[in-house]
Amino acid sequence: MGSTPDAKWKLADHPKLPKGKPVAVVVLDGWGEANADQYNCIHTAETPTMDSLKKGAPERWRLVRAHGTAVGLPTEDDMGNSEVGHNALGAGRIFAQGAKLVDLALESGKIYEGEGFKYIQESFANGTLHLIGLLSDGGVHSRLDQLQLLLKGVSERGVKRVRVHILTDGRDVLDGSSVGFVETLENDLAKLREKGIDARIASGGGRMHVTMDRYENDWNVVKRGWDAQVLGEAPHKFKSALEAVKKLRAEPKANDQYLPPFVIVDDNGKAVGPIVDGDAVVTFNFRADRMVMIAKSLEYEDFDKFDRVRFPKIRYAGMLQYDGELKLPSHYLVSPPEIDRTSGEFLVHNGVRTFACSETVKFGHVTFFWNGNRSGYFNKQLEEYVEIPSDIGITFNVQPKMKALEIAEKARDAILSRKFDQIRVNLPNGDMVGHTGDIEATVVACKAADEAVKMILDAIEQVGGIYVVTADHGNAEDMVKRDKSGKPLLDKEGKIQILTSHTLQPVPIAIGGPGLAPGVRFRNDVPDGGLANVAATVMNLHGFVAPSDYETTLIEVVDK
Ligand SMILES: O=C(O)[C@H](O)COP(=O)(O)O
Ligand SMILES: [Mn+2]
Ligand SMILES: [Mn+2]
Repeated sequence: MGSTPDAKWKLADHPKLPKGKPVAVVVLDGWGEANADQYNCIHTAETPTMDSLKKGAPERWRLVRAHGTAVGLPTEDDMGNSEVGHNALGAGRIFAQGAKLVDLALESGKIYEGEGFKYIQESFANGTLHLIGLLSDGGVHSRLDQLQLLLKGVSERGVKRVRVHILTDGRDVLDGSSVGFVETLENDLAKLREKGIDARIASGGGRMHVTMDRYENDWNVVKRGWDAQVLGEAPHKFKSALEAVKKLRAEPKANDQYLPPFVIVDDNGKAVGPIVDGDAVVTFNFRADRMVMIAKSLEYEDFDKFDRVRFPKIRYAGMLQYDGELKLPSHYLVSPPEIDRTSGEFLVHNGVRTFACSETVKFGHVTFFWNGNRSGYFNKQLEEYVEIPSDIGITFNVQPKMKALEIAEKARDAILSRKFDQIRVNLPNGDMVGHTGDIEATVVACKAADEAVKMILDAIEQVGGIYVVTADHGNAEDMVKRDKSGKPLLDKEGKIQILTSHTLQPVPIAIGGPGLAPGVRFRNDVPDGGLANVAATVMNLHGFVAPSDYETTLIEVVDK
């Protein structure tokens, strides 16, 4: 391990645990613990490796909380998600997250007093305010009630013309729910029109096909959004958004997540809300990952990711600042959580050589989110982040193995190279395939993730290292919407209602490997432990004591 850190970063030595053991930290995305039935794909799938880890309970396997207040979300009804999960895993503390911060800012009215709001307000007299974001009550990227409050707020503060550019969900909420959300929004906008505000939905499209790509996986997604939102051009034109969503959903195999882009046109066929010079734009999602690309396209003068055709002079603000390192966007309505002093930063300053890897769709989870929504390295000499290109233009049920094997191979090679002290990966399968609602494919996905874990654990075995296997939130363990008693709910046609979203379930954490000191076991006095307790645990396994403000470690060392 490297040179002496300066005082601010120096971690105390753990009194009992040694340094220098390679530690593999494996995050299974969307891998919760739930009762066993046919809608639990993890149960159905062959997962011998994960099953064998469970046998280590309670000393080396346990459950941790991954939803609600344990990860900084407003209520216990909020399911976990990758952003808050990886933030908690990496930062070791619970921060009030975007959803909560926006709630507070709206409730207190502070949102209207900040620099970001004053900036966009300058466009209210002569321009249009465009609101772009995910239309649902999923609470993962955005929330409908926040949009409604924002609409009310701007209507009381001088806005004359509003255009909403909607992205339909079906991923954090039930497929088909888009119709109801559009109806609600249309009612709200009609009320604003009664008050003399020219308010309309101007364009739309499914979130996975339009605008909300992440980690630069496929810029075409953002371009389709740009064409509809900014240029007012799309393959589908409708007189109303409700008609658009209903008609497009009626196409074979259509679903909310992948609706094609559409624009709303007037009686002359002219788009009702392209974005033009002098307008203001707010992206109203609070979550960062799927807003960074659109933020770049709206803000950067210098831009070569696709041909924007026009680059209107607008006043643009994000609901939050999405990237703390890039300071993107430069204007925002609510300050993001200040997730500082993350475990990654501490460990690197204490000489821990770090390798992180996933495929594109989850790459930022073990880098950007892990490091507190901060892009880039802390110390290039000590860190290597490897991104395996994801397949593009497919739904992952057609390729459920995704790049699990490739990620595991990279991790294995990194472990065997002995060049790294921490080897951190995210295995996306359970989550990305779980979101498609395809049960059969999700079973294949879970098996592939389990095989990847095995490859990593085998490498750890060879080098005498330690492993920590956990997850960021549930998904694949429950694929059906249930009533309060846990019984699957049926739709009007008597078919089960597939759950494409995450869950409220706890997730497993397992520790082990030949490098684990014999007396290490999970404490039994942290029964409510959550993802934020993992950072201190990992720091201990690297031979350090975590900073005192971190959530407590999950492990203890007993004499053997
Ligand atoms: O963005 C997504 O894909 C979903 O809304 C949430 O999934 P994630 O939190 O696992 O990324
Ligand atoms: Mn996730
Ligand atoms: Mn997910």
